[in-house]
Amino acid sequence: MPTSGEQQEAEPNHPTILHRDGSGSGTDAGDRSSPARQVWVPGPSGLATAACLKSRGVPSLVLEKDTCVASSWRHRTYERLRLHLPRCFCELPMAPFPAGTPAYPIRDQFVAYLDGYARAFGVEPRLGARVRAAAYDAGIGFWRVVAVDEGGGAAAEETEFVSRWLVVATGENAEPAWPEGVEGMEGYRGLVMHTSSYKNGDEFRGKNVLVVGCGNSGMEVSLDLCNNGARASMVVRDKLHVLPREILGISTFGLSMFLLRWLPIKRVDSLLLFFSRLILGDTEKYGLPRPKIGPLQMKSSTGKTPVLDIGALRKIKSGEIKVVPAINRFTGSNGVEFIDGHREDFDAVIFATGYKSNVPSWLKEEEFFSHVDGFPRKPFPHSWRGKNGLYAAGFTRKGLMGTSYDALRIAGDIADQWTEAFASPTAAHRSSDHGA
Ligand SMILES: Cc1cc2nc3c(=O)[nH]c(=O)nc-3n(C[C@H](O)[C@H](O)[C@H](O)COP(=O)(O)OP(=O)(O)OC[C@H]3O[C@@H](n4cnc5c(N)ncnc54)[C@H](O)[C@@H]3O)c2cc1C
Ligand SMILES: NC(=O)C1=CN([C@@H]2O[C@H](COP(=O)(O)OP(=O)(O)OC[C@H]3O[C@@H](n4cnc5c(N)ncnc54)[C@H](OP(=O)(O)O)[C@@H]3O)[C@@H](O)[C@H]2O)C=CC1
Ligand SMILES: O=C(O)C(=O)Cc1c[nH]c2ccccc12
Repeated sequence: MPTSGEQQEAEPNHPTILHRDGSGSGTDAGDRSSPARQVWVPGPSGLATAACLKSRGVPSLVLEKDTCVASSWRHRTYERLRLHLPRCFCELPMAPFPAGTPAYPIRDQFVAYLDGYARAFGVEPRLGARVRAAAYDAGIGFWRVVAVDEGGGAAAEETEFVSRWLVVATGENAEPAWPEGVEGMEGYRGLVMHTSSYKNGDEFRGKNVLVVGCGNSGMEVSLDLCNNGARASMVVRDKLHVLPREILGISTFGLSMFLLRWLPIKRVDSLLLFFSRLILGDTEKYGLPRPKIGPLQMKSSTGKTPVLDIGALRKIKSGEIKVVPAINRFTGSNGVEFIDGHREDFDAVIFATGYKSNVPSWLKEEEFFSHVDGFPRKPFPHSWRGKNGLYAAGFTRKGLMGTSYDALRIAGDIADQWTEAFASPTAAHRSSDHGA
């Protein structure tokens, strides 16, 4: 490894790497006539993009802040999680799930699939490299990406990567979202956690637990708590769509995709709601009123994912999961007061309040990515490509299917530029300077 403050020799299959110490004494890439030309990427979206690039003959470097691939799935999901879409909608490009994988893979199977994917395509991310900043340097026409090496050493070293293309694949769910400014929360003495840290119900057995939020995480964690002997109350502060995971033996998601080929989204929504009512009954009766706008229209216009029910609704109907309204304030050391005035003590509060993108915290660019929500400003199918070699993989609000779409398009687009660049005599000359 190069020492701090020194410039590393450009390697063949890597972007130009400039090391610098914490004081920021980075070397100036402008001094080099380097044609540094690769991409930077990290989870399923980063792996898929890197694999697609490789299959097109384009090398890349993947930066990952954690110490393993698929870290969101390994570390920020609960033990009994299953994919809620059938496996055919969760496959990454060029790699079907192994034979024998169930229709809805469990978490460990998905993690093993991602590990195998990285191995099969030879994607070896630089682990423990947290991107702190990235900005386009118009003077040299390259992206400068600064990563903190979080290898555990006392003094964190910074490395600057210079690359022609930058693929942002840090995910729609990069950071837990917590509600702000809830009165009295600082005085609460029970256990407080976010669903991203929830592993199983062991520590909650016999406890009174408040789950705040009723998306797929809130529903599934409430169900898991219930199945493990805890008493769960779930905050529902707004209208929501709950759909059965399957309709007439077909996955609701698969059926929706099929119907959307023939029918407008409004008609598909009407059909979904018709079948949901038949299968689940009137959810409003159980404190879960439906929005006026249909589930797929809602997903496409706001990004809000409908709940695909895997059993929580039955527990809500039976009263084992109690539906409660929004929190007004925390009171005393364990109390919570709700907006309807009722008050109750809880041993623990689990926030199932969703996630947010972390892009605004490190990407110095505001034309393509919004600094408000950290998503590309333009929705799918225009969310994958920005200017100056900037790309976004996995920001379509369409789950892993969106990831595959992005990875293929991005790799195709970069591969075309790559081929063009290296087909020209000047580029070939420059590339031989750097051993490519
Ligand atoms: C609980 C849960 C279940 C889901 N189930 C499904 C499902 O069944 N089907 C489906 O299609 N979709 C599902 N999704 C949605 C989505 O497909 C997944 O979140 C998927 O993991 C997204 O992949 P990603 O690579 O875009 O993001 P992530 O998996 O979050 O990967 C992003 C990676 O970037 C790293 N990173 C972040 N910031 C930095 C930084 N600054 N520097 C370096 N590295 C960084 C992270 O450590 C992480 O490893 C689910 C989401 C959640 C939260
Ligand atoms: N098995 C699987 O595959 C699973 C998949 N997922 C996926 O992971 C992603 C994230 O899901 P999830 O973690 O549920 O996040 P979501 O963003 O989907 O849901 C967050 C929930 O929290 C509520 N909320 C937010 N702030 C507050 C507040 N201050 N008070 C009360 N309620 C609040 C929201 O309500 P409101 O609508 O009123 O804002 C919403 O119900 C989704 O795409 C989901 O589909 C999640 C779990 C399991
Ligand atoms: O799990 C997710 O968050 C997804 O984004 C998958 C998904 C995309 N579109 C949907 C419509 C209904 C249910 C899940 C999804």
